[in-house]
Amino acid sequence: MTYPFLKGHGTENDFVLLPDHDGSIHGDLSAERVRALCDRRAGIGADGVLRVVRSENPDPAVEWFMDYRNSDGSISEMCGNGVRAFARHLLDEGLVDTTAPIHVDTRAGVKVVTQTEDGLLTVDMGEPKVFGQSEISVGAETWTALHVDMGNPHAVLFVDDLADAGDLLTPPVHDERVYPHGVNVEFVVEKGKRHVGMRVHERGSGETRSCGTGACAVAITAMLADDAPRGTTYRVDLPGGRLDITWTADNHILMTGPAVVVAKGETDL
Ligand SMILES: N[C@H](CCC[C@H](N)C(=O)O)C(=O)O
Repeated sequence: MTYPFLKGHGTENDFVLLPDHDGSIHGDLSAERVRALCDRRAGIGADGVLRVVRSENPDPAVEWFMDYRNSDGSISEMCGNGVRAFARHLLDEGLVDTTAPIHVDTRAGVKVVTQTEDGLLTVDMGEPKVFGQSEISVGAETWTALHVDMGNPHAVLFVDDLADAGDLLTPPVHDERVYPHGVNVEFVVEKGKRHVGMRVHERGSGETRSCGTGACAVAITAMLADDAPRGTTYRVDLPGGRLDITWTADNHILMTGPAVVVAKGETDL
């Protein structure tokens, strides 16, 4: 039996989208099916899966739930690039009012998405949580990283050169007392005033070309290091593109960037 899928990405963090509005197609999506869909040789290939399900949220403005899975089949609370790709799909398919903000329900709460005049999407990522520091190691190198939570966990550290992170073919070593459920690790370099570059090793997906929640965690860390005033916007360059992050006076993080759906089809994976 085949079922519909779409392929989309936000700054080359790519996803298989699975329309499953009433939950009758995939039900409790298995980790095995997610791995098969995300396999870049035997499957469609992606960093993760976004299942598109009607939300049970009592707020009538919140119509859709983004069921995000990492490519290894694990579940994560939140996916920033994924929310933009998800909203782009809803807009493309006429599943939401194209003139109003889009409320996407996630495991980390409702995220509100608005369209910019130049065709980008801005996501209100909510309020970040900033904790302490811990050590992250790659091979013989060890750095001190800041713990930032965007609904999912991040460890952010500065390097002189992004190549210092090595090949990132294996997960950086983290302190399991700090991150008992694993962690997304971001490596950051300064590129100019309010301008940084980053690489990321994602929990459950490995190194990806981009990470929206990671870019938010990176911008927050840089803003704190610079003692930047609230309302400041930082540019974050990722291997897959650019995201602009603003920390508002009322402690919300806004992330702005592109999102596209590049293909649709049927699969029996
Ligand atoms: N790529 C996603 C992050 C996925 C986070 C996931 N790897 C986790 O286990 O938290 C983003 O754009 O925010």
